[in-house]
Amino acid sequence: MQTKEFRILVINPGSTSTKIGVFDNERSIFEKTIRHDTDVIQSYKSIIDQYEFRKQTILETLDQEGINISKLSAVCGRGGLLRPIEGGTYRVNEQMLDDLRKGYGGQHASNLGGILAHEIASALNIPAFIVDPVVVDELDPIARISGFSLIERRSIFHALNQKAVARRVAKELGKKYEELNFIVVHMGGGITVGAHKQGRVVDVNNGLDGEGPFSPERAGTVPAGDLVSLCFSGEYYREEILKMLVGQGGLVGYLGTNDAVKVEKMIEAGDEKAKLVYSAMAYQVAKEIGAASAVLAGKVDAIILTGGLAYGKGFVKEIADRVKWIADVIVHPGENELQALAEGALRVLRGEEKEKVYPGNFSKVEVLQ
Ligand SMILES: Nc1ncnc2c1ncn2[C@@H]1O[C@H](COP(=O)(O)OP(=O)(O)O)[C@@H](O)[C@H]1O
Ligand SMILES: CCCC(=O)OP(=O)(O)O
Repeated sequence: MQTKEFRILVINPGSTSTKIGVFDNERSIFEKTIRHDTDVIQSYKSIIDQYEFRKQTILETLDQEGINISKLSAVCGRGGLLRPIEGGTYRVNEQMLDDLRKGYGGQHASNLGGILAHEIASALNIPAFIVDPVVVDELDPIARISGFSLIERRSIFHALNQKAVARRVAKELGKKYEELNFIVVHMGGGITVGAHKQGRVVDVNNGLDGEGPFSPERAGTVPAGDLVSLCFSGEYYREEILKMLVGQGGLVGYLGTNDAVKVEKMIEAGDEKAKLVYSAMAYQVAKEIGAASAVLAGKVDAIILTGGLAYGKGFVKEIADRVKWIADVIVHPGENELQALAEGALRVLRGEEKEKVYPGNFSKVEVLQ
């Protein structure tokens, strides 16, 4: 029997680019990273104001490629800073659109994913979905306790790619994702280290503006008392401090670039500071992996390294040398987010999985008074 063919448009808005793809079932027939001029992006007051510009750019690109959007079965976008929800494929609804427009959990380009998917899909009378947004929250209650009763730990991470890569590795191992324990490390602009316990990410660092290893452009965890002193030194505005933590933290703060390839060239040219800082980033990633292995009580089937930094052989070796005693280290460089979006939509279109309704009956344990 011939399987039904679904054509899906997927949209992944990033801070400097919009990645789009068209898939016939699992097969990619077109993918493009549309790079946006920094001046153009910065000319908009807020993320949401970029909506019309990004939509037109997507539609023009599809038109230039000769892709007839009337043949689409669904549109699927990367989900943004919504209310905390469990992983899965969600149908875009009014409540979700409202939260994305407001930036319920903050501002990140991924907030545009669901909105763009909805606008394009509704004109064609087809469904719009998001899959595994950055706010997927499957934290165990114990992981929410920060140690400071006014602040609760939050789950903000590369859920889409972490879950997609974990599913892929499980398949390679001939098992189901839900049968295995993994530590998945996404190393891109931000770095997140997730403890995946039988299909649930029970602990992970907030990779956006919270904690964890420093990354190409984010500071990660910093000494709290010193940060408080800096905030009240009278030298900086709030926005300046936030920018130094996210965007201008990490490699950017120390070395003036978020490009690890450039850092490797600096090291090759004998730059000792670059060598120390790059090694420190690997060291902090390894420490976070060690912490995740304790979360999983040492029962770790594999450590998976993914994201752009996983292309750096020396960087990967430094991490692996420190953690390979815990479990095998499997490297899947880059990210597969477009494919993951298409597969998430397909699972629902084929009836293999039920679409979830936002915000669902998410019941995290409140630890705040
Ligand atoms: N071949 C490579 N070797 C080392 N680092 C790389 C390589 N390719 C990309 N990177 C680095 O990966 C980082 C970006 O990762 P990526 O996953 O594309 O980020 P994001 O999607 O979060 O913007 C950058 O620091 C980039 O320099
Ligand atoms: C950690 C939330 C998602 C995120 O930071 O994505 P980027 O690294 O692509 O900015």
